Amino acid sequence: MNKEKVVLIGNGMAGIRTLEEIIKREPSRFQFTVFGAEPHPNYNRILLSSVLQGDASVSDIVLNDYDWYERNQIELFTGDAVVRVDCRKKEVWSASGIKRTYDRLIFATGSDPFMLPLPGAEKEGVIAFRNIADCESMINAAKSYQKAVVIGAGLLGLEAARGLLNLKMDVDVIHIADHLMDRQLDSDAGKMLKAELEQQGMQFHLNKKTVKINGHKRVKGISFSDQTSIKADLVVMAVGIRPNVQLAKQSGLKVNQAIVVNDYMETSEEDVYAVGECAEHRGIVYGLVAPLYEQGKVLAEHICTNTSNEVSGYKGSIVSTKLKVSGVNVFSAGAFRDQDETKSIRIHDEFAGVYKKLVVKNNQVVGAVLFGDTNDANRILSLIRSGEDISAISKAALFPSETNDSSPSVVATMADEETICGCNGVSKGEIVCAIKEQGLSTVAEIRQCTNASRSCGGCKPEVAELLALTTGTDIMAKPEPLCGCTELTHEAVVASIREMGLSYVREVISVLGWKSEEGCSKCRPALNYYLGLISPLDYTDDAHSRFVNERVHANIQKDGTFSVVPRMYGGVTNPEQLRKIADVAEKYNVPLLKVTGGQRIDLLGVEKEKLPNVWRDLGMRSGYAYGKTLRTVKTCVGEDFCRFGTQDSISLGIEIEKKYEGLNTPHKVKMAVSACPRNCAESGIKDVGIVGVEGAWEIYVGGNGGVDLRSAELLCKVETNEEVMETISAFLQYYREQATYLERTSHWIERVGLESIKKVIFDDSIERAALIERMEMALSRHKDPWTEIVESEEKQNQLFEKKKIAVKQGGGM
Ligand SMILES: Cc1cc2nc3c(=O)[nH]c(=O)nc-3n(C[C@H](O)[C@H](O)[C@H](O)COP(=O)(O)OP(=O)(O)OC[C@H]3O[C@@H](n4cnc5c(N)ncnc54)[C@H](O)[C@@H]3O)c2cc1C
Ligand SMILES: NC(=O)c1ccc[n+]([C@@H]2O[C@H](COP(=O)([O-])OP(=O)(O)OC[C@H]3O[C@@H](n4cnc5c(N)ncnc54)[C@H](O)[C@@H]3O)[C@@H](O)[C@H]2O)c1
Ligand code: SF4
Ligand code: FES
Repeated sequence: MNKEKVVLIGNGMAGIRTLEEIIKREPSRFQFTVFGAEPHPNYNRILLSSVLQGDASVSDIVLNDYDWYERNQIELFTGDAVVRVDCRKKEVWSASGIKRTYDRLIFATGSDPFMLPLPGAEKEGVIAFRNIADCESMINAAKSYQKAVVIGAGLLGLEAARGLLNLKMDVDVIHIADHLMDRQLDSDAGKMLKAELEQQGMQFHLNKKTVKINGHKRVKGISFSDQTSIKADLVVMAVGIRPNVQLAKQSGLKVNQAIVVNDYMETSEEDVYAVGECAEHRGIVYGLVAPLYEQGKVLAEHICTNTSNEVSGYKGSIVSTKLKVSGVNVFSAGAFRDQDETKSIRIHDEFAGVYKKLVVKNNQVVGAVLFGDTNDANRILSLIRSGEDISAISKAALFPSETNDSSPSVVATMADEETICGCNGVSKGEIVCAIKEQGLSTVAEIRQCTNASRSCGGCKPEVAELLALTTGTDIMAKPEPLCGCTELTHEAVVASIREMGLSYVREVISVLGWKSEEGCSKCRPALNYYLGLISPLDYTDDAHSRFVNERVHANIQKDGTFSVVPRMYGGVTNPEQLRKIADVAEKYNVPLLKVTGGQRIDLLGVEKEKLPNVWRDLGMRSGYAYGKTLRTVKTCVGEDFCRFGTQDSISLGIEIEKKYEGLNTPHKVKMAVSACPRNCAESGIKDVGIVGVEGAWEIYVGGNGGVDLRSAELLCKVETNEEVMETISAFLQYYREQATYLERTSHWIERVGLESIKKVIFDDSIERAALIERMEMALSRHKDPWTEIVESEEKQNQLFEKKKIAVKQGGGM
């Protein structure tokens, strides 16, 4: 039977949540196609603030990785916006010319940041804060510039300002109103917030209207209507958002401020729906995820049930917000402004820095502002939502955290129907039920099962507390399981594989009772690694359990093309290799040739289907620039050419690279050999770094030159190249066997301590010999992947032919 075709325009938070909700109800009824204008899989936009503030990396905030799309047979086009829709013919076209027909079409195009139309707004260094690219621009600007100006002291502007402070910039915040967060706070709370943020280092300019951006090519400053001006090397505009409705308008949909929808998210056109920030429901456009997720749920139910009678429909939401700046507790909900017909209950303790206000209308709480202590936020939100008559409720019961000294646990006193996770609308009762019925024992499992804590993450402490209360355990003491599919830790899984002689990924999943039959993108690569480690001679690598880069043996780039990095042992090349590379670059129109930090040449921008031919023409071995394996062995010129060299670093580097290339390791491994302590090959920041000293080699381990910069530690000093090779074998094999999958040597050494490693690889000669033997066994299986692929038509068809269901563009897993 032909599946119903659902096309989604917008690969963002609301759209993809809607697909998740549909798949939960009807896993195989629909064939989905997703177009996303951004070159990324679906990510958590909310946590861009955490990325900017240095608390998360871009890869941490991916909500659905490429494997999720593949697993659910979702055709994904990233970096490819839909530019035309014909609602009559039920067709959509993308910018790159792709056409799809649909049975149902969902608009989830979100919003664009509002850029003040000021003279000079087009200058370099004037940006918004909406996506990964903006976040990266700010992080890069902070490396070269000092003075940042944020225009707009709303939620976004203040979170951006905190991030820029963390990036060590001087931050001025320009605000048009007389108090901060005027759309969320009253003036008392706004003033308290200002004082707190000034203490953190922000400088505020209130009641200021920006009229001009100054500078030539790049911004140099901004001028105000009162004839004053300030300097700026970077200007971030955070003055609100505008629904992205251009395409909808062109397609003939009814649009006011946003795409007009009814209670079932139906637009004015048949079988066309809208969710998220691009939708206007009963005259309201929302800009926070909680209402958007509610809309997604309603739309999923509507699409799955086919009849509106069975679905209650979306009735609108009462929104609440919290500012995500550490050290500041601010909460705002509902109609928080004082009106003629409202009265308020306030607590204002200037000594303690606490302010609480409940706005009451007809004996019902309709809005609230909390500053300094937001413990009562969930309770107050429940009161607003339920519309309960509060005339009989005492003040103590309205603000329990004010009076209840003996029971600090707000979570314990919450009623079951009260919401713990505002973003995802998950109540205390639902979480308790999931913990009990499904035997959940970590916050990660609760997140996977209920979505609680999956968005802003602000409710994590409450979820953790509720877990502890429900299970009666100290969850902090409980070791983290391998992933949400199991309660077993990495160590327990490895022990079971060994004891039970398990030999392939599906067998582990089934025998060890995984909660998901398929496993997930976290456990499958780990199991594949552990199985290969335990049975190096018998195990057949499971390509489907590898990250996308390792599966296609190339590094996927931001624009969906791939990079090709051939091996150059020890960073040494010759005219023949260079000629081949040049010929290939010309023949395939490679847009960029780049010398890498690992001393080899990167051919960037190669299309996926061209990869086998490129490698065939190169005839060189894979540089594994994409794998959890040995990447490079960087070398300095050494004794033959350098007047300081005391050793032959190049020969040793080449010998090491030839021996360990292709070895599967828990994470990538980088090495270097320098022929004297001047360390030109940067041996001090490598996983294994060798340094020549008079008549000997020093071996350093656990260095890292990336985000977590760490100096390598001295492991030992040896005299001969043979001893270097033996020591590397013992060290690397011990790392392979003891570290958990995706643990770098630096983190592993920090966790277990270098002395404990030395004890095994130096003090226990039997264990050292056994480690070296097991390393030899593992190395004996290695074959160059590209040599195999160019010889096998079947592999080429499997991996590189243009497929209908394909991840079209984007980077990483
Ligand atoms: C830094 C930051 C922090 C935030 N913090 C919070 C918070 O703490 N709490 C909260 O509730 N909310 C927060 N938000 C708001 C929240 O992220 C948004 O409300 C939410 O992401 C909106 O979801 P959406 O799917 O409607 O839009 P989006 O997530 O913006 O997704 C829309 C997607 O559609 C794509 N698109 C647009 N047009 C086309 C086209 N023609 N073809 C294909 N694709 C297209 C866009 O590129 C975009 O990727 C924050 C936002 C930002 C920027
Ligand atoms: N923690 C959170 O919940 C969070 C965090 C970030 C973003 N967001 C969401 O992202 C969206 C964008 O956030 P936002 O802060 O840009 O929107 P916003 O509308 O909440 O705030 C914009 C602020 O800019 C001010 N402003 C307007 N024009 C100005 C001007 N010319 N000069 C100086 N100030 C001016 C306004 O007074 C307002 O306070 C919103 O939907 C917001 O809810 C939420
Ligand atoms: S590390 Fe020493 S030997 Fe090697 S290039 Fe630098 S100075 Fe010369
Ligand atoms: S409150 Fe935002 S994730 Fe739970």
